[in-house]
Amino acid sequence: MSTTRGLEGVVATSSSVSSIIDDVLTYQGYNIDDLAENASFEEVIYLLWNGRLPNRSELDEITKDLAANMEVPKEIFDYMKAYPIENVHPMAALRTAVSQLALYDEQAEEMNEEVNKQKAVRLQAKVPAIVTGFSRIREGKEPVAPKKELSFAANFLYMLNGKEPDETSETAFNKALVLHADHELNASTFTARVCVATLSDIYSGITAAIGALKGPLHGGANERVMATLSDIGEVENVERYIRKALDNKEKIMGFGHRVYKQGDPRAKHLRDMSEKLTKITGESKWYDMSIKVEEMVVGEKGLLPNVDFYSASVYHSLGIDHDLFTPIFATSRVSGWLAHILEQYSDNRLIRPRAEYVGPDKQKYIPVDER
Ligand SMILES: CC(=O)SCCNC(=O)CCNC(=O)[C@H](O)C(C)(C)COP(=O)(O)OP(=O)(O)OC[C@H]1O[C@@H](n2cnc3c(N)ncnc32)[C@H](O)[C@@H]1OP(=O)(O)O
Ligand SMILES: O=C([O-])CC(=O)C(=O)O
Repeated sequence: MSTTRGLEGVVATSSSVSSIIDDVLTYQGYNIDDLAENASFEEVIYLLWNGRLPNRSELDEITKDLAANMEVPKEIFDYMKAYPIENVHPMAALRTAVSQLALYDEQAEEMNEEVNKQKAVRLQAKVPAIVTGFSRIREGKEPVAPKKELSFAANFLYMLNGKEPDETSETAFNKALVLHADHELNASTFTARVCVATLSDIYSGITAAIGALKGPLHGGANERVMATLSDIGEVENVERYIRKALDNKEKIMGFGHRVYKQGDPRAKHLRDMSEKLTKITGESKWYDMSIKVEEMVVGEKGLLPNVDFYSASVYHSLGIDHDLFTPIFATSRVSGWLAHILEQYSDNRLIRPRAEYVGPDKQKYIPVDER
């Protein structure tokens, strides 16, 4: 038996949800650049789950369904109020609350295609309400109920801030959601598929995926990018800071990717958004620092920015707390996880690879008092 560390390059399943071929990302065959410029997040959700873009009435229906299902059982917010809140990372709160959602869904254990699709709508709709509700509760405020007439992107910002976003913020946030929605067999999606391939339920699959996304080598990197930029502080400190980090063999968060070698196609959209938004807020130093970090990391290591790098200054410019960056990633990526879970159920086989044994051999049991 031979192993491939980290399963690099191993093709572990087939999927029609999204593809990365020659560094080009597509969702169901649509180039990410095209979707980022033109699509609403609701259209992308429909696309990922149904394999085609919706017509007008289908789009109206899914938009209405999502907005109508956003409210979260009050008990879940009551639990949050009892958390030792200053020690709780919002990703831990999200992971816990999504698991709890199953307790309040009478169909949690039902397993058929129609019911699974309905549960997918409920989960997709409730994740933003959980993320924003937690954010408000820890500030000593009440969660804000969603408005049925708002888009998914606008509702997130509305539930977070208690006021409707301006058009620029809504458009930027929608684009970020579109860009993060799916990404072939990334670690959290693989986790979700492994979980439900045992024929466990959707809530278990999404809870497991949130746990995988949380780590700093995956979705957790966006929060760390902002920590790096905040540590650097000013453009003139970039060179010294990055050189020292590289000399110490530290990883620069937001750079590198297991699959992309010529660059992540999503990064340019987020870079443009970062430039635009930081100008509007009058804090272009975040963009200027990011550009300088990129120049250095490309120059010194040949590593290119991934989706997490410029999303940090984008979310910061939208006034969002830094530890909510990864939950926002989850708010989008749950659409991809759900698409992959539905695909896995539709043609399921248990996922159970092998391990090459490298431990000791021919051991003999010795009673405890003789050891
Ligand atoms: C949404 C997402 O999940 S995108 C990824 C988000 N994660 C990050 O941004 C964290 C920083 N990046 C990384 O840790 C990596 O590039 C990963 C995890 C994304 C990809 O990892 P892998 O394909 O396993 O590459 P691996 O970690 O083995 O790195 C290969 C080499 O490049 C170096 N390297 C990779 N990324 C970086 C980085 N960001 N900064 C500095 N060096 C790096 C490694 O130190 C290693 O060097 P070595 O061969 O001298 O030991
Ligand atoms: O694909 C990966 O390895 C990481 C990921 O989720 C992404 O880049 O969106």
